Amino acid sequence: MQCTSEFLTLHGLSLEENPTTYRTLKTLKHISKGSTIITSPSLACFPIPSMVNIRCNNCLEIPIEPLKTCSRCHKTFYCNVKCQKLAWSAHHKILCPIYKKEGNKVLDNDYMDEEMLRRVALRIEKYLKKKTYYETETVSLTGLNEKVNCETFLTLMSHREKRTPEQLEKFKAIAKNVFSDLDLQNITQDELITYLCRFSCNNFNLDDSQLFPFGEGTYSIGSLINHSCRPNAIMMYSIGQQTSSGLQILRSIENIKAGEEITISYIDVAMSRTSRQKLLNEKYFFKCQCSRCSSDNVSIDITEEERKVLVNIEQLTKMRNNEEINEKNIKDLLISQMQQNQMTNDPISSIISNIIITLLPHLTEETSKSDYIQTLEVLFNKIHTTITNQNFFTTSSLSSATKHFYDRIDLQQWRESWILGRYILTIYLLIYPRFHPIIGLHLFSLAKCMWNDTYKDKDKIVESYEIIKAAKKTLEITHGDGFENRMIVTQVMDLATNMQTELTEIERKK
Ligand SMILES: C[S@@+](CC[C@H](N)C(=O)[O-])C[C@H]1O[C@@H](n2cnc3c(N)ncnc32)[C@H](O)[C@@H]1O
Repeated sequence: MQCTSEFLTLHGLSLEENPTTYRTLKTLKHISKGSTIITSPSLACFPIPSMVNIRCNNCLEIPIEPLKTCSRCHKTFYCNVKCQKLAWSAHHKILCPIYKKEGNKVLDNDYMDEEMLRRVALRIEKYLKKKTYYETETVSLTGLNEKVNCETFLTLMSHREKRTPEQLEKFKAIAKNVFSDLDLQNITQDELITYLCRFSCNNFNLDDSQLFPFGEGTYSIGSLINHSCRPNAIMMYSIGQQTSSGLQILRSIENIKAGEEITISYIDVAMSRTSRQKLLNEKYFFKCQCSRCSSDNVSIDITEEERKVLVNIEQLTKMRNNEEINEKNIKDLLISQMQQNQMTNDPISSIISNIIITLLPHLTEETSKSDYIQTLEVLFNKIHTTITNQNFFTTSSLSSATKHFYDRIDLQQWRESWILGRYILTIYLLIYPRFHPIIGLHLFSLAKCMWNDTYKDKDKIVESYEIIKAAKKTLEITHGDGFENRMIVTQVMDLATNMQTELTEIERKK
């Protein structure tokens, strides 16, 4: 663990032992929101089954030219000869005959485990063979060298002793296969079982800049970060030959004080407390005691206002048997009100407008966390006092509203899409952390819908400009690093400039 600690210190981070979490990653210096805290290359990463013939097996990029397949096994695809050569020397030379022998194997979860095990085992084996050479290497600030990457992996938690006999049997079978396929001299078959246990509670799903999953990766440094349902950081990815394949980027979404722990969320924070706790216990073997999970418990070290807000967020994420707001009528309710021109008098519509108008300045301006919490508290009070059907603002209607939103976009029905989009935005703003990629991306889509609506009135033009400004600020924080991510920020900036020009023109004509 010594080289891991040395490497982290070089980045202003410290790994401390902790009786509950085993280890805790803290920052030694103040980190402003929207900073890249650390970047690290994977130990192994590759496309998920649905992306195997869409993304390059080496750099994970979607190339402009069609992918080229390996002429021997016909199982792996590359964007060019350079990527093919890199993959060949890293692992494909050994794996190619195995793929050939396997024939048409089903690409399922077990396959993903097996593939990850082969690649990680080959990498660790190579490292262990040359360990004496690596011993002399100093830990560098610029790159996560092989020693830190491999040594850190060997210290990761596996929770092997807590696994069910069925799961261990499955892992045993995979380890047996991999051990017989690879000529390993420095890793035992039993150690391979521990590797598989590590994967299941440490590995990452890689999402693209639009948050669509495309790959899976083993990241030793990223695996040192603990979970919170109200996290202060997120993981983003940068792919392509110019970076190392599947570079993981840890970004801060809050200002983090020196000495504070850095946390990410392992799961979708829009899930109910019961679902979150079940998932965290089953996959990661712990009971979450973050500020959200303990919000009913007054002893936790948060302000009274914050506690009230967290209790409210919990209520909104509780799964409810939502008879009134079901699949069909969420769309009907919102759109028919609009068509009958009742929007302005309706309490739900006015709350939607109120939430958007009140919270957007907290995204675009440098307001403090306590100001933001106070605003949220006022909004929750308003919802409780003015709306009889509070179910309207829970996550239970979110998936059907989102489906209708994208259906309307496909049909280019811009007015209907922005009505649904504004409703979805209110729920996101109430539930997700203030600067979250899902909020940034949704603000961008919503601004485009509003802008495309040719019959929009002046108020909507002004509102769409406020929304694009909030999208820009949020995405600069979440998507500020990595080529693909930065491309989204540039698109948002272009739209914001166009909007500003048109607004100036409207003002001039007045
Ligand atoms: C990806 S690892 C995180 C780093 C880990 N603490 C370590 O020292 O290697 C995930 C494991 O860390 C522990 N963990 C993560 N977040 C936790 C939390 N909020 N409370 C308690 N344990 C946590 C759990 O044992 C979980 O299976």
